[in-house]
Amino acid sequence: MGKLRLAMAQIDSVVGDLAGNTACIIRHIQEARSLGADVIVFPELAICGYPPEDLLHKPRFVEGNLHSLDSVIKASEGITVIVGYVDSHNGLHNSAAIIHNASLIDSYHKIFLPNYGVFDENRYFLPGNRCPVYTICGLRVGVNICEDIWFASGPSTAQSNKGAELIINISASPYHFGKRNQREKMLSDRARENRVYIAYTNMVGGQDELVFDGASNVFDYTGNLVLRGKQFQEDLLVLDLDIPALTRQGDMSTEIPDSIFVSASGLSEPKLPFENSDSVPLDADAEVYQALLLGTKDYINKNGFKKVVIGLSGGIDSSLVAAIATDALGADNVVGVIMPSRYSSAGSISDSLRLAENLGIKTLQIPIDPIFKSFLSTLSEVFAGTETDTTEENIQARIRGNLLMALSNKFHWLVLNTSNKSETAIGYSTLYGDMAGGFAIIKDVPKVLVYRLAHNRNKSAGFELIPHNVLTKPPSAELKPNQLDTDSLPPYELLDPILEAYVEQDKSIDQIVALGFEESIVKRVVKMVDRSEYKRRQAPPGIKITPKAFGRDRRLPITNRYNHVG
Ligand SMILES: Nc1ncnc2c1ncn2[C@@H]1O[C@H](COP(=O)(O)OP(=O)(O)OC[C@H]2O[C@@H]([n+]3cccc(C(=O)O)c3)[C@H](O)[C@@H]2O)[C@@H](O)[C@H]1O
Ligand SMILES: Nc1ncnc2c1ncn2[C@@H]1O[C@H](COP(=O)(O)OP(=O)(O)OP(=O)(O)O)[C@@H](O)[C@H]1O
Ligand SMILES: NC(=O)CC[C@H](N)C(=O)O
Repeated sequence: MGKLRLAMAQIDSVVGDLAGNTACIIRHIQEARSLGADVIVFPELAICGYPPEDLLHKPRFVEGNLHSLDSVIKASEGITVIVGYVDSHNGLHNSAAIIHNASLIDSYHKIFLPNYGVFDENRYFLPGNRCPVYTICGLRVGVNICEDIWFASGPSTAQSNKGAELIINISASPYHFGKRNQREKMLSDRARENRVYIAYTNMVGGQDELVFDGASNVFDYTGNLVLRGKQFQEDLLVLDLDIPALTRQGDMSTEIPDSIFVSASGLSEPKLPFENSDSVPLDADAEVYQALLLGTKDYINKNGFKKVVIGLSGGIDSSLVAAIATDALGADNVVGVIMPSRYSSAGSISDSLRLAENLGIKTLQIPIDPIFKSFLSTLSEVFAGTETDTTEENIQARIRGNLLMALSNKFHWLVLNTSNKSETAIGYSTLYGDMAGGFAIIKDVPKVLVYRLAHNRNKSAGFELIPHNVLTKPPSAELKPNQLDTDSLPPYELLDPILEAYVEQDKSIDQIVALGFEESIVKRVVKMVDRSEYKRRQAPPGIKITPKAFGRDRRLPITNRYNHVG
């Protein structure tokens, strides 16, 4: 007997980067071996990245992932490795390879395939139907994959009923507001119900709309948290488990059904103590901010960009986007463009300049009035006899979008879009104008939370990094004289909870009214949301931070005669 030293590698696998992910996995195996680990665990689909989506329809991609698995197997001498990959025997399976001493011992197939929200695993995978228990270093171990552990009477229970003392779950569990708490509560329940240790290894990193937050963890059989990994960063956790103390049934010679022998004992060298990272979790808003940083950094870097460009209006949205981009990429990689028009307030320029100075980012000033004049005169004959309306407002937003895209084309700067969730919900933005851009980093952040994040950022800076004026001026598109957002919209404090009820909780108008909101306002908001589906389909992708984000999470028909407003 003795101790099993378990290493949990919370890595950032890049979707499709089979060679890079394999190299990263092998590097971690070598490190774990040098630390005396008996077992090292990697996240779900660590070899190909998660979610690989329709890459899985390409046979060459699946074969490549199997070749990568071979390289991992060869690199696994003297250690047990548990790693996520795609198995292609008898159809595609989301799988965990159980490798020992350079041999593939078994392949566990994920049984519960998530097929809701952002997940559509039924599109690609067949479910598994086996729940074996492995004997590793004399310890009985159940292995399962992400969604498998979310069910009270799922594979974890089957495995502990067969005598498992430790459940190793490999995950790619994306972040949203409150998810870590929900996940840890579930894992604690699962450990306590089954009187089993749980070691949960999560993916970390940004992948398009998703951010995997890491925060891998270990729970003991009473449901107490033993260890938590870093949030929003790669980490290697190392833990010594005392086998005799864990052996609930004592007699390890008892034959159990569906049991697969992996190893009798671990490495025999003496093991130096290992210092794991601090496990204090971030508070809820700080988690959101870190998710936005990581989502931004990874989208920009993984897509081969270095610099970003942002239209700075002196408003709260563009200011927060600039702050996040600067924190994520460094001041040298962020350019702010100030594009005043005849309707811009004086503060629009001075507040933007102050913000840029505080952040240390470069600015360009490109007044748009000459172009706006030219547009108006070009269209004057065609528009003769018509009233001035949103057409002229939108022309200004489109001039700005055009200029930002010109800078993007010329200098290879990615345009960061600044739309928040509230305006994305109701379509309060101009198609091909301020909706332009490559990535919309606060697309899933409701306006009230935009303010909170900005205040928090100032608090952590210890000064008004985002200038006071920006935080206190009433929101305005500044596209016509004296325009305020509240001319067209309910105040955000009222709008945001209605949107949350309608968009995220799918409540009906009656149910929202019953929450205490005025019926006419609720109906107006619902109508605006329904009518702007076409805009959202054309909007850039952005980072999911709420339980239900626009995009993969919420799919509604554009052509839609269902009328629940009238
Ligand atoms: N179902 C459908 N499928 C496809 N396309 C559809 C469509 N319905 C309309 N359209 C098209 O969309 C056009 C209307 O959309 P769009 O051109 O965007 O214009 P629209 O939505 O009419 O106006 C934009 C609104 O956003 C406000 N805004 C703009 C910019 C910034 C801010 C801010 O505060 O940040 C606010 C602005 O004040 C105005 O109220 C129609 O002319 C039509 O071509
Ligand atoms: N004068 C301007 N100079 C540069 N960019 C601008 C200007 N006006 C608008 N934009 C761009 O268009 C986006 C949308 O404008 P909008 O006024 O809604 O945003 P905001 O000023 O950041 O926030 P708020 O809605 O709180 O005013 C801005 O975030 C900015 O990227
Ligand atoms: N990859 C998965 O199976 C993820 C599903 C799971 N419920 C989660 O988000 O954590």
